[in-house]
Amino acid sequence: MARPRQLKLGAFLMAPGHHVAAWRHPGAQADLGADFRGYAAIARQAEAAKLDLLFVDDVLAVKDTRPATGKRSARSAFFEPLTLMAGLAAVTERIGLTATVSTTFHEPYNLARKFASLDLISAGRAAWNLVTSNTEAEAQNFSDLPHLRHADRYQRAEEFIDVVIGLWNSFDDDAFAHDRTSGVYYDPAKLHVLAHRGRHFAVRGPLNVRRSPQGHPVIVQAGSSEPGKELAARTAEIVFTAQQTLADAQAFYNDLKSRVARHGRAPDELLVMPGIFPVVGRSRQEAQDKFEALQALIDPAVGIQLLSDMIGGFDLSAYPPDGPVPDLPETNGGKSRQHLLFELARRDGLTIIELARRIAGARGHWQVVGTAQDIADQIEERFTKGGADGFNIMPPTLPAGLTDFIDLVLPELRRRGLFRIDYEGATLRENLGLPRPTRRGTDQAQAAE
Ligand SMILES: Cc1cc2nc3c(=O)[nH]c(=O)nc-3n(C[C@H](O)[C@H](O)[C@H](O)COP(=O)(O)O)c2cc1C
Repeated sequence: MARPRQLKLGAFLMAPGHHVAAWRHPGAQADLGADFRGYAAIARQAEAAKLDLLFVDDVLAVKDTRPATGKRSARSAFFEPLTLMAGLAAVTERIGLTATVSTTFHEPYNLARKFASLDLISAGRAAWNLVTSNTEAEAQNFSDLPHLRHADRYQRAEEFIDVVIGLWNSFDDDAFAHDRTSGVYYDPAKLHVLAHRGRHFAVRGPLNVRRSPQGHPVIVQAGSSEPGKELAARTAEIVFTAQQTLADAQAFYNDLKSRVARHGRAPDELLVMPGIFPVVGRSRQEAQDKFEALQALIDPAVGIQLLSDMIGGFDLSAYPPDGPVPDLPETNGGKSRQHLLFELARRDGLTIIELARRIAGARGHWQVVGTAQDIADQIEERFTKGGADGFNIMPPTLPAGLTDFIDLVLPELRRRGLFRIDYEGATLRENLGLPRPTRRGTDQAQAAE
């Protein structure tokens, strides 16, 4: 019998909370970015709540790229995602482990190997959020060349992911015999040489890591530009996205599902999980008070610094904060978020400091402040009206903001039959309802020597 369609929910862990001033709030652990035990406690809490996955983002640089009066948000230093997820694999059993790694600053072979290892270590719970990286600050940590152009980054990523999937398919699932009698450890006919030669990479293979119980890691993408959506439609199984309104969410959802079909894939092979920044109270007033308490902690210079980074790396501190958001050229950064922020400023006639305060928590994602019923109502509407297959929860503070969602909103979603009581399976794919991939990608007929 088909499973009832239920929400897929991830916990987007940005230490010590998504709000730019979270670290100054008593509900946040200010040094979480350097405390594995703090992350482990949060991971176990999320797993006990039966959430689908944990997700950590990544930028290959100190995120606050401009010192602002010596005050910073807490995004200056944080764990490398794959390393963190390998540690969390050892303290959890069922929750998915999603790490962000950039195709622009890695090579396919070692990235395929690390994720395949995480997938085996976690018994089939790994997921890779593929990004191409948006900032010059990152490019400067790898060479003195300028950052690749946006279109070139995605062209490289298209080839990169095909090589990684081809490498993940090096050994067939039943390649290993471990036959002590005959002395045959694995069947060489079930080991495949990739022999990839392309514009960006020449990778012979095979990969020296086996497939996992879920085949290979789940592929996640968060692009929203034309090349970003095409890459996602061809290869991704989860897409993260920032959508302000139900109409925007429906348009993005329909666009992506139609693109998936054009790539010969079934629409339910790709789950659309927009971000939600929930501020939950036992009353609307309590929720509003919680939000205002966070907003009151925003240092204007830090808020404008975050906006500068999000709007494409322009230094808005050079403009009057009470003045309009200036017309700025399209940058080589992420296209869709810059566009979303300009639209928001124009639509609501926001000054620089007003826009900075507006995005200080959710950074352009969907922000909902209210009771558990209010938030569940809005989640249910987007889920049932074709705006999402699930959501990436962005707790304002960690751990308190996640605790609020788990203790207050999840029971309301379960009461409505919208979220699981227990995990359906052992692997991330089983719990997401995604097919276990058979071997695909380029491979050579002959076995490896
Ligand atoms: C939920 C979410 C998480 C993201 N995490 C990262 C990240 O960790 N690192 C990164 O470089 N970009 C991240 N991005 C940015 C995307 O990779 C992408 O660059 C951005 O959405 C703009 O789309 P475009 O690249 O197609 O222009 C994230 C985007 C979203 C919506």
